[in-house]
Amino acid sequence: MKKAILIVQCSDQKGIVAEVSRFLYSYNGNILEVDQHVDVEMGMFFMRAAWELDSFFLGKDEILPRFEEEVGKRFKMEIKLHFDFPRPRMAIFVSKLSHCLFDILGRHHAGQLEVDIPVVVSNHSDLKPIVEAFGIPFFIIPVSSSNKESAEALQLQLLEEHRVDFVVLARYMQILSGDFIRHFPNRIINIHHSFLPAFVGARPYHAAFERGVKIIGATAHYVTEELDAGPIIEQEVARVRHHNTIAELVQIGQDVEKVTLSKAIKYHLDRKVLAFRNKTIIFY
Ligand SMILES: Nc1nc2c(c(=O)[nH]1)N[C@@H](CN(C=O)c1ccc(C(=O)N[C@@H](CCC(=O)O)C(=O)O)cc1)CN2
Repeated sequence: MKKAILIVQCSDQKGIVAEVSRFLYSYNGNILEVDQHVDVEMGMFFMRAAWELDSFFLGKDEILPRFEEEVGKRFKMEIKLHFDFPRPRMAIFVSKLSHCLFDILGRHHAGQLEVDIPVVVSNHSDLKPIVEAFGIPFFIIPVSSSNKESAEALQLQLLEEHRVDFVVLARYMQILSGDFIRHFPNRIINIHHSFLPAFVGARPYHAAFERGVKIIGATAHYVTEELDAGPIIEQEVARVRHHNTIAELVQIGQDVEKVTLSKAIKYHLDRKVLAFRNKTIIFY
């Protein structure tokens, strides 16, 4: 079944849900999913609706202009319209750690992620055998402080050639430039191995161990120019004890990273994430 997904935001006012529903019903739309949120403090309304396309009276290209004309203009809406076909194309960036990569590839192999993975990009060769065993092209682009601009140019060229829709940083340990990020606004997902905003930057497990925390966590977020400061998509935590070694903290934490990242990817693929003023609304 083919599905359309509408995400709107506007100033909060009465009648929005009714008018969106009326629009879809008037063109024979069968609503499959609907969720909304009102930020009372900001006076903002947010809504996501998904409906069957098969029997819908409007063609793909007619929906947005017709909705804009009949509903959007009246409420001064910001409108995003998506479809669940063709399958999105996701690139994975890795460095040397394999746990998140293995988890994504395993879930993908098991059919849990409705996405195509045309390419994996790395600044090291370590994970090439793993990726190629899954039949996915692996490109090595070494990155250093002196070649970052040219390396990113090559990365962007690869992503364009492979028609990539979004990028997942699966423990990719290079800071991306603002120019790179501007090619994929709110379309680069990073997994940070701490419960942000605690322990930003490199080596958060070691910082947490030194601090003697009782809970560690992981945070999946959209990447912005400021390090580990982008809109948070998902977070998970796990308890640790005084007797845990740093190696045990890392092992416990890496399991949390995998679950957190895969949930964030799923929300993104389902078009259930709306980033707004550096926070996110995760629709059900
Ligand atoms: N612009 C952004 N780039 C990246 C982000 C981000 O939020 N904004 N997240 C990181 C991931 N990360 C922590 O989760 C992280 C990665 C790398 C570093 C870092 O200091 N890298 C050094 C090089 C280290 C090395 O060569 O091994 C650097 O890039 O100079 C800190 C945090 C991914 N990118």
